[in-house]
Amino acid sequence: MPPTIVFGIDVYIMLILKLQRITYIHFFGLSIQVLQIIARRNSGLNVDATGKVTFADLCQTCVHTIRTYVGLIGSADTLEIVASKSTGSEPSTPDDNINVVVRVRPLNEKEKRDRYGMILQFPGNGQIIIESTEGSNKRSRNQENVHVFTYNVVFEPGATQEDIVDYSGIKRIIEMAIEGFSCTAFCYGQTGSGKTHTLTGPPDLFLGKPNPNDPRHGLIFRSFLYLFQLIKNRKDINYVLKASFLEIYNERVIDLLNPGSARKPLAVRWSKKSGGFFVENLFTVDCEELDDLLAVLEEGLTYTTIQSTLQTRDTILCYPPLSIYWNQNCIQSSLSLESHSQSYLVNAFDILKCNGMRNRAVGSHAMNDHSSRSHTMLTVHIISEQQTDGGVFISKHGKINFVDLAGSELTKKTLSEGKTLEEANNINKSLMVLGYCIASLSDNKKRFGHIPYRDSQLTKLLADSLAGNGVTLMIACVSPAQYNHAETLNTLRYASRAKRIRTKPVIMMDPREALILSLKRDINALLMENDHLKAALNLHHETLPNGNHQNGELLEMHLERVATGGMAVPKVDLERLAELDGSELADLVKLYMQENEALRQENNHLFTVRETILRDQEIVCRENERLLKKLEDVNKVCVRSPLIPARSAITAESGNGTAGSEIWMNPQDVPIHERPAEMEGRISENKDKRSDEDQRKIDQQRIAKNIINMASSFQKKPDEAKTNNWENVTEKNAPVIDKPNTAQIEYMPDMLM
Ligand SMILES: Nc1ncnc2c1ncn2[C@@H]1O[C@H](COP(=O)(O)OP(=O)(O)OP(=O)(O)O)[C@@H](O)[C@H]1O
Repeated sequence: MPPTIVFGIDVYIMLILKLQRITYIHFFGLSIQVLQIIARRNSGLNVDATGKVTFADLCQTCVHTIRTYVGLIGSADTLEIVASKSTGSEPSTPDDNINVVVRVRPLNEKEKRDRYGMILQFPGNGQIIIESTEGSNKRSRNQENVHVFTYNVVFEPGATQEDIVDYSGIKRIIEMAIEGFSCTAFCYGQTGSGKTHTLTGPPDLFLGKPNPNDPRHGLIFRSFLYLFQLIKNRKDINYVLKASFLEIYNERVIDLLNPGSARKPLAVRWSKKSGGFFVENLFTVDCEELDDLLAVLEEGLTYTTIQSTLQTRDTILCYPPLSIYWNQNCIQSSLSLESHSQSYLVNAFDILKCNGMRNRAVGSHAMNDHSSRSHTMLTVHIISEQQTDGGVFISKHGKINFVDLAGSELTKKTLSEGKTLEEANNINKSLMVLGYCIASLSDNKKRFGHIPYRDSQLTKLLADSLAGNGVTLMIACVSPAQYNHAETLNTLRYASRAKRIRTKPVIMMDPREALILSLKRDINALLMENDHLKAALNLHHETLPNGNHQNGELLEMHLERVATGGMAVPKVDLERLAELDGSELADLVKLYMQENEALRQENNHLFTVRETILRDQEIVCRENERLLKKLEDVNKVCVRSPLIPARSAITAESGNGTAGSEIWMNPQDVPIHERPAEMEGRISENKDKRSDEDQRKIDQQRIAKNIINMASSFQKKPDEAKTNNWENVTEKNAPVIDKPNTAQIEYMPDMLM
């Protein structure tokens, strides 16, 4: 394997060492020879009486090596600020659930030495222009060679760590996390683009006790400070903070605060209750003080280093005359230590527990190696408890995830092979799935279709942030150097797509408390409805002496009224029927039956009256006919008298047809012998016909009787009516007033004949 130089991996040692001797050292563009010299100078490791070497010493040596190197050729601090300090455009608006900002790192020493040009321009207003590689050549620029992207904020190379916190929108996100929202800040970008720098700052920051005023502190540290500042100001709310730290390495979820989980990766499961994915058995640490949170950050990063190194390397370090290597077969918990011809076994957890574990230099040494091969997620859970005006305690469960994604490309420029290639493939796969999810979510047509969150552990854990109830900050880190054009353009496109995603943030509350709140709201609504119903029933003044009345008592009052005064039955809200007990319901049913019966009786009575009226009408009609006939006779007599001139009383062309006659005659009264022949067989006549006089008397008597009957029936009380002609009317035979008996009505004209 030829000496290889890995670019863009910050203070970050990727030592690929063979047993016994240093063969290859890959370190941030430094030549092999220089590193070999440095390593030899610092090879004096302490070996104790038993022949064991403490891991702290070993790490210290590496740190020393790095520091020496950094001292020789410069550090992150000395990186030249290429562009003037600018924080780009306007701060994020509260409407954006996914707030996308871009951070452009400065050209590093190597890039400047190799005279790589800048391909990015910053016209302001959150815009960034990327030229193609040909753009800077003599060939004329055309539209296709230039891409313009717009984001919430663009941080130019001169932007400080403080600018990121002040203008990226992270403060708003922390405030929302405290309010109970699920929030995420994640860094995306190619290897060496400044993700780790943005999130945690340069690796030597945590050497010894970190200085809180160090301007190089990254986003996580500053967010912790802001979080505690906010919490201190809210004395009325009780906050509980818990933190967890995990990494996703080769699609395995490892708890960085619980080394044992390396043996058995944690499962990511779906929770029906919360409607999201969660990591089973993930260790969470209560954090009362800022120091506790910082300890979690430090511990996680440190362990990330070791864990990753142990898993990814057969040999993790080799310093003549000692070498420590990872025994793939037996080690979940041990290291094999070789010193010349001797081998020693060291328990990995002893190593983890030793004092040197908190040595940041060790963490940073391997962290960079790790960070390019795994995704890390530090989560701070913020549980708040507040008493509302109504005295109810409400607790909300917000959280904020800080996600450092692995570099978005590896194989092309790192010449990955073997295990490194496998890691790179896994990283690329998960980032590809993430990219696919982002693309689908940002497409209005696809966003409601299938989103392949389940295709990678990373997307499962980010699902909530991208499409669920969360609020997300994406920091796209890019390099301005010409030779990174393709990766930078890719990252900008990725970020641009993410900007189009819309989520629906909701406050996460304890389900029981949410239920109590909603029940309280229901009770208020019901009380209002109750008042409204009382008003509708005119019962609001019907209070009991003590001012209280209950449903049952109100109902009794209604029943009484109905029984005594025949008042209308109260209208009961169907939805509230369930609130009545059995006896009240029985009373109500009885009440409705009584009302039914009364209505039926009234119905029958009205029907009878109508029948009587029709019969009387018939009698009156007959009487009318008779009178007409009489009038006709009188007219005949008058016509015959020479003294009285004949005058037509009624003109009727349809009279008897006699020419010249102006007297109207009822054709039916024409004597049979005088009737036209066509009437024969169509009219039958009553042969026992009474005399007109007799008939008139009978009719008069009948009319008088009917009138008396009608008058008396209207005076009858309902109770008396029961005993009369319709007392036997039952539900079955009761006539229905809405459907008159048509047979009877049709019969009427026949009676008139
Ligand atoms: N804005 C910046 N200002 C100064 N130095 C920076 C900046 N961004 C990155 N760097 C330096 O660039 C180098 C690479 O950065 P960093 O390690 O953060 O990249 P990364 O994206 O995390 O890479 P990887 O994916 O490989 O972990 C580091 O030395 C870092 O200090």
